[in-house]
Amino acid sequence: MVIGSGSWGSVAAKLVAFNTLNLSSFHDEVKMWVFEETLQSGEKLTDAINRTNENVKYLPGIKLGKNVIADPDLDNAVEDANMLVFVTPHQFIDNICKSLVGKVRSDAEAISLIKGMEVKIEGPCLISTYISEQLGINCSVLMGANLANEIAEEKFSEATVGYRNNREIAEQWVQLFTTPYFMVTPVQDVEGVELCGTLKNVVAIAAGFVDGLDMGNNTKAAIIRFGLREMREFCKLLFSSVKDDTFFESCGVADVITTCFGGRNRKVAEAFARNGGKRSFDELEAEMLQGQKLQGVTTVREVYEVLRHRGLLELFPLFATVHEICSGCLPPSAIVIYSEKKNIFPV
Ligand SMILES: NC(=O)c1ccc[n+]([C@@H]2O[C@H](COP(=O)([O-])OP(=O)(O)OC[C@H]3O[C@@H](n4cnc5c(N)ncnc54)[C@H](O)[C@@H]3O)[C@@H](O)[C@H]2O)c1
Ligand SMILES: O=P(O)(O)OC[C@H](O)CO
Repeated sequence: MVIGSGSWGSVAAKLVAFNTLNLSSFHDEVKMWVFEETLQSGEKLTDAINRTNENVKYLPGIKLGKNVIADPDLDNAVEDANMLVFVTPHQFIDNICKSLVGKVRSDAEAISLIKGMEVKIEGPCLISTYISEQLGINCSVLMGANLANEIAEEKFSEATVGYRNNREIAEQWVQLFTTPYFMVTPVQDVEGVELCGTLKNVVAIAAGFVDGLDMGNNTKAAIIRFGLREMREFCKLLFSSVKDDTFFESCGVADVITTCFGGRNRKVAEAFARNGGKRSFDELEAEMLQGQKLQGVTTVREVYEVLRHRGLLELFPLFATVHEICSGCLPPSAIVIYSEKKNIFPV
């Protein structure tokens, strides 16, 4: 079952539904939990999805597969499920997990497609770890260069499954998500894969600022390179086990590229910079994304907190500057001044 029904959540349900119909090792039906809302027409979103087989709000025009059943009742949706796909904006995972405690099967396996992290008083916590700890089940991750609308139209792309130590489980997830237009590779580096997916949203915001300032492609390429370098350092700071090779998988460099050119974080950050930082991200998000949620602004605040707490802000000038711009302490043009401080890590 799929927990979440935004644009990526709906595409995830479509991918999984294609495979559960075609592979005898899975049950046909895919339940998709919907955070219920009432559409302008007065109809409930869940009813509209089940009537049209489309997520008319978050992924209009795309048939999900007849075996996808939308359900607004989370407890009901998880009942008996042994494979749980978590794909909500990361700011909602806390409440969702809390309401699921004691309600999922003890032998269930989870996978998180959520790009973000939790920061608690005791330090940063990956979403997969949070799900595992709250629900007492194993949790893998799936990340990659995956703009939902392109995969919805069945344009070829790749993704990376990050797993801890059970290769068999990773293979099951690969089977469940792979289609002729979606190629999935397993990598035994859950922290590296998940942190790549999380941190690339910060780089996307920096890229959006550069676009909003009409700085051009060379500047954006420089920002991407600095961003990747800070991503790698931050990953290794939190988990020394993170592998360099992970950055060359879809979850690494490929996701940074796609998100810096085609993602929502980039798009809204461009508008923020064009407005000279005078309109807030919240306001622009509500106006431009019609209910879809940005992850990058929250993530960079969380990253900033981790670095400030450890006295390491100086070593991460791109991440620090992005947060200071987002929070109104610096103007968008500061993203360029940042480049003067760039040679922090040995190349
Ligand atoms: N959209 C993409 O292209 C894409 C691709 C890869 C990964 N992701 C990641 O997938 C995750 C989910 O993103 P998405 O694009 O599917 O969502 P979205 O931004 O398209 O939609 C927002 C979703 O949040 C739900 N919501 C609103 N308030 C809520 C609440 N209080 N509690 C629970 N849910 C609530 C809405 O109903 C909607 O389903 C994010 O972490 C995102 O970074 C997205
Ligand atoms: O639209 P964004 O910025 O949330 O990015 C979407 C995906 O994460 C790209 O892989």
